[in-house]
Amino acid sequence: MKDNKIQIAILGLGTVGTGVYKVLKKQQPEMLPKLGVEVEVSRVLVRNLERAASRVDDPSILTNKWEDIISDDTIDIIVEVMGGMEPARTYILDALHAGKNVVTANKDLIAADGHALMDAAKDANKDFLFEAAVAGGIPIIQPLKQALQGNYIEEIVGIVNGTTNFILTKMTEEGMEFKEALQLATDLGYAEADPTSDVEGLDAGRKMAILASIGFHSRVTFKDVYTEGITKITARDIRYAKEVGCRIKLLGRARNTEEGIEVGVYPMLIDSRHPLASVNDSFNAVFVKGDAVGDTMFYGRGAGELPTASAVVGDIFDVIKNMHFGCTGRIGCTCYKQIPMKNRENIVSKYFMRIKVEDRPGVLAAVTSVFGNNGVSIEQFIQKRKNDDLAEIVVITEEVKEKNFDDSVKILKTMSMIKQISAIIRVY
Ligand SMILES: NC(=O)C1=CN([C@@H]2O[C@H](COP(=O)(O)OP(=O)(O)OC[C@H]3O[C@@H](n4cnc5c(N)ncnc54)[C@H](OP(=O)(O)O)[C@@H]3O)[C@@H](O)[C@H]2O)C=CC1
Ligand SMILES: N[C@@H](CC=O)C(=O)O
Ligand code: NA
Repeated sequence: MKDNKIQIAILGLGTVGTGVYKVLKKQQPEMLPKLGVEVEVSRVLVRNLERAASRVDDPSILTNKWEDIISDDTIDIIVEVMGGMEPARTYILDALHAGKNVVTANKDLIAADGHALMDAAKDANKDFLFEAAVAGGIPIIQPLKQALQGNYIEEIVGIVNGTTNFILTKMTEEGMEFKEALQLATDLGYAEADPTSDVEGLDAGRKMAILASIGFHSRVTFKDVYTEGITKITARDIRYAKEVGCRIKLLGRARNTEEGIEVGVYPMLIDSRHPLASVNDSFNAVFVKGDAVGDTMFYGRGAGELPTASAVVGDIFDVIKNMHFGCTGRIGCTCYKQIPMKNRENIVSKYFMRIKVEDRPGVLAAVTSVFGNNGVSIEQFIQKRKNDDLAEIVVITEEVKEKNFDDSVKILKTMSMIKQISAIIRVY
């Protein structure tokens, strides 16, 4: 505190940092009546002072030295929005040890090491909040920890990456090329510093690890999550999905089953009538199924400057209220169980598959018998087109164990009549 004002330092002034600065400035007239105290951004850590100068009213608050912030006893709250593992992790731990509260949007760090950071916050009796780390502006972490705590959560499924949802929307609605859509998402500030984490499903995987940990009260880290991205999805897959009444979405799915927890991120066909199918652009949505509440859905902007800042500033205000009532550290780690992860071979999914086969009698029967012999039941078998003595067939299975499906695919790949397996996509 300085001059009776809460002092905030922001680490990083990129998309989110700039948004936080703007939202705090716009909220200035509300601070005193809302929080009972005035709030000031007194320091901003950047790498390049010159580049950041035009983004703040008073460039003298900028510094490129962490020392200037960590040694300043007047700073109450550190807002980490630089991203990445280091030095973010060290700075957060230093800040907590120095008795400062921390708010972050850093899912990479939390999905890998959240437990250690929450323990450090508990030991220091300080707040460590991260609502922006999952699904940007959508309130989902707080609702899971608070309003839904009277439930056993059975399943969490959602679209939790804005960049890939934006890309898939542009490819589906406007026939845009993948690369062009990714560039647009990057220009709009949705993508990560390295967009590979978006398009390969890693960012969504990190968010699902965080949601599963909170929802199921058992620690799930990113390495427990199976991830597939959207780079192999083609315009033809999207068109065929439409023909069977579906859309393709990158879905994160976490289930707490009797055989353990399963968490995965996959592009999936989803029935066009399902509410998640009409979540477009950078919007995210998270479905949470609780034993008492039933189905709930949280919807909003999952990425971008102001939506993400909305979540960060919400956390900052919570910290300030906690400070005011002397109850800092009220919400910490909620993982009090140790549930094993489910063996992947026992995970059950439904599949869509495109195969190019020789166009001659007996081929379809041979394909069907491979599936049959491996315990895979077929829901739909569609012959698409013929050319150059090849036929394309689309297979949609019933729900089957992944191992049974994988075994069938291994055998199909060895058969000379199968010329190409063009796509394998799960169906929600
Ligand atoms: N963008 C979004 O929509 C969302 C992002 N997030 C998360 O928020 C965080 C920030 O993301 P975003 O704002 O998009 O990222 P940006 O790349 O736009 O901004 C990061 C900022 O941090 C600065 N920075 C990085 N490392 C250091 C360092 N060592 N010292 C000082 N400054 C540093 C960068 O400086 P410089 O420019 O000089 O490199 C840059 O200004 C990430 O954890 C991200 O995953 C969460 C939800 C949504
Ligand atoms: N890159 C992320 C940003 C928010 O977490 C996304 O696209 O969702
Ligand atoms: Na959020």
